[in-house]
Formats: sequence, C-alpha cells, structure tokens
Amino acid sequence: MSNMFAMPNVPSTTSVLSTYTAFAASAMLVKTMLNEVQAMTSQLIPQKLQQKILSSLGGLFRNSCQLTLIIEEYNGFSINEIYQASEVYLSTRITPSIDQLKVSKAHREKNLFVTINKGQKIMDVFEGIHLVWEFVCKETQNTVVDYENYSESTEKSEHRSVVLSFDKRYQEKVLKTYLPYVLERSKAIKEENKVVKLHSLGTFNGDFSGGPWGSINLDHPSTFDTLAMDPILKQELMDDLDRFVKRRDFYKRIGKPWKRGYLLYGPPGTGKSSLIAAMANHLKFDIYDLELTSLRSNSDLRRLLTSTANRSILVIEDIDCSIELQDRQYAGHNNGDSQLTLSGLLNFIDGLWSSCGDERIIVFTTNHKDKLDPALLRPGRMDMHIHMSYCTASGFKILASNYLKIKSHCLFTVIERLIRKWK
Ligand SMILES: Nc1ncnc2c1ncn2[C@@H]1O[C@H](COP(=O)(O)OP(=O)(O)OP(=O)(O)O)[C@@H](O)[C@H]1O
Repeated sequence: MSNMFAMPNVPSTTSVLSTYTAFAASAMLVKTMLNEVQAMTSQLIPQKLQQKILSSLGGLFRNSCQLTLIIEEYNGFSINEIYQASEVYLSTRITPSIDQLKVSKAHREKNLFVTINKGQKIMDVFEGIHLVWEFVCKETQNTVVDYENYSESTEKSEHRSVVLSFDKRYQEKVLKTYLPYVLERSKAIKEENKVVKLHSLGTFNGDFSGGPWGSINLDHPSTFDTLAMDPILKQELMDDLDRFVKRRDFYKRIGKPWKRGYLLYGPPGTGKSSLIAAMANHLKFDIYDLELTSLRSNSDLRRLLTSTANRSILVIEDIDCSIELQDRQYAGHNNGDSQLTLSGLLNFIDGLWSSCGDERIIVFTTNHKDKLDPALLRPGRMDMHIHMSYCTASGFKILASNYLKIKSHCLFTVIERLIRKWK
C-alpha cells in the first residue's frame, strides 16, 4: 500500500527542511560575507573600487536585503526638503572617486555649489551602516494641447530624485536618525555659507506686487573685532545676542514673542551703522532697512513688516527724524490707518508682527535719545540701550591696530591721557 502513494521524485519533508536550512545557512553566510566585505573594503580598497565591488555584490541581493528609499525633488507642488537637504549634505561627501560633478553659482553668491551629477553614486557610512546615494534624473515628454489653435506640441521635463539604498535591517535607524542628521547637517552647512543680505525698500511706491523689499548681499566688513567700542559693553552685547538666539524654549515657556530690541544712540559718525552690520555678520541675520519716510500709512507699515523673514534685524534709523514723535498723546484723534504714527508702529511691533515670526531683532538708532517718546524707551520695548560715543582709549587702540597694524607704541600713553582728559 505504501508504495501505491509513494512519489519517488518528490523529496521528503526532512530533505526539504534540510535543504532549506542549508540554503538559509548559505544565504546567511553570504550575507555575513557581504557585511564582512563591506567592512573590509572600506578599510583596504580605494573608494572607486569599493563602489564597483559593493554595487555589483549588492545587486545580487538587492531584493533580499537592500531597501531603497526614493526621495523625489517635489512633493506635489512643494519642494521636498529632504531632497534639498541631501543635495547640500552630499556636496560635503564628494570623494576623488566621483567622475562627474555639477557646479553652479547663484546670482551674487560668493561660493560655488558643487554636487554630483545624475547617475553618480556616493557612499556614506553612518554609525556603521553603509549607505549608497544615487542621483537619478528621468526625462519625460508631455503633450501640451493648445485649445485655442487646436494644436498639440510636446514638452520635455525632468524628474529628479535621489535614491538611498542600505541594508533593510537599518530601516528604522535610517528614517529616525540618519535622515534627521542629514537635515540638521544641511541646515548647519547652509548657515555656514549664508550670505547676509540687506533688504531695503528702494523704489517702494505703495505697490506690493512682487514683494516690497529689494535685496543685495551685505558686503559690510564691520565685525565686532573691527569695531572700536568699550570692550565691556561690546562683550555684554555679544553675550546678549548669543543668549537671545539660544532661547527658543525660554520664550515659548514664558509665552512671549521671540524678539529683542536694541536702541543705539550717540552723536553722528560714532559707529551705529557699523555696529548693526557687525551684529548681522555675527548672527548671520539679514537686515531689513526700513525708511519710514517713504511710507504713508500704518497699513503700509503693517504689510511691509509682515513680509520680513525670521532671523532678521529690522533697522529703523534716526527714529527721531522719521516719525512724528509726540503723536501718542494725539493718537486718539487721528483716524486709524490713514496716517503713519509712532503708536501704530509700536503697537504693531509689540503685537502681531513679533508674534508671527521667530528670532526677530529690532534696532532703532537716534542721535538724540532725549527727544524720544518715553513710550519707545519703556523697559521691555528696547531691551538694551547702547551708547555709541566718541572714541575711548581702548577704542583708539583697536583703530590703531586695524588701520595701522600698531599694537603698542610709546605715544599710546600720551594719547590715552589726552582722550581721558577731553572725554
Ligand atoms: N566705533 C567705531 N568703530 C569702527 N569704525 C567706526 C566707529 N565709528 C565710526 N567708524 C567709522 O566711521 C564711519 C561712520 O560710521 P557709522 O556710519 O557707523 O556711524 P553712525 O553712527 O551710524 O553715523 P550716523 O549717525 O551719521 O548714521 C564708518 O565708515 C566707520 O568705519
């Protein structure tokens, strides 16, 4: 009977299991070998050869152990931030093994942007995980129908993406740790290379179409090192700025907008504008130079202020000359938005403007602090009042060092005595 159902060509369960076990063991062995090879290649073999070996070995096991993430340039109509970040991040991972590079330069940017071209691969190692990045660019042809002329034409378009491959086992680590790291690094790299911009109204004529602010790179060479001012005050200001940018959680906790106000006052030509440039260069914040005399109403002002970006310094120079200062006591008499008023400015700065943005700095300058409306000087409005005055003995030393490269001289004591005497 038993022979009747015997199927000589069908392997027994035991032999299937043992074959499977042997296969699984060899798969494991090959997988381990692959990892070993990966580890070994990274130490012993030149980068270019590494890529070839690993990509051909990887190809054998792509289906079984490799995971591929596709990061497209656009997410619907909006740009995919991970794509952008990986472009920036990978520009720092270029090795001599890459055959083709793409070089570009944005208008007025100082640095060239170098990145890999389509089809090129970049290897990266993160906490022992080996990752391969590849830029992919596919051309597609779309049919465009012109209904008015009953005609059809074809248009070429490019779909760019980056493909990231790695061992499946590390999926969670790559998504939760590596990609956030890439985002963070790219942010820091952008920040390092950031060119500070000066935004000004230029030919503003009340028309907001196309944005009211024009911008150029701020090439002002002033820094805290070149600035001649009292060293203690300078240090206090630098500490204040550094503390301010680190206090996101503090402002959130106390429920106040993340903004800080500085009033710079002193005689003409004592370095107020230079100090603003030094602050911008120190923090890498853009400057918005607001010329109040070119505005007509509070509503113009509101629209201008809401179109300023975060991490910026809003500068209103010579506040005593650019607005009717005593208007607060008559504020009740003027009809709301029709006229530009100090109360309009202060209300908006304290209220909506500062709460719809982060890391905002506002700087007022004046040659005549005594002429300012007390409302402007109220604590909490201008957090620090900085007196820029005539040259002090320590300021003189900085200028002598900057202009003449003289760090010490026998005449210094005489000059210092004279400065102190006439101060
Ligand atoms: N404290 C300073 N340290 C270094 N340079 C200074 C200082 N003060 C003035 N200067 C030099 O003098 C020139 C005028 O300075 P700046 O425009 O910064 O002064 P200001 O106080 O803004 O003048 P104003 O009140 O007229 O706008 C600049 O070119 C700057 O190089």
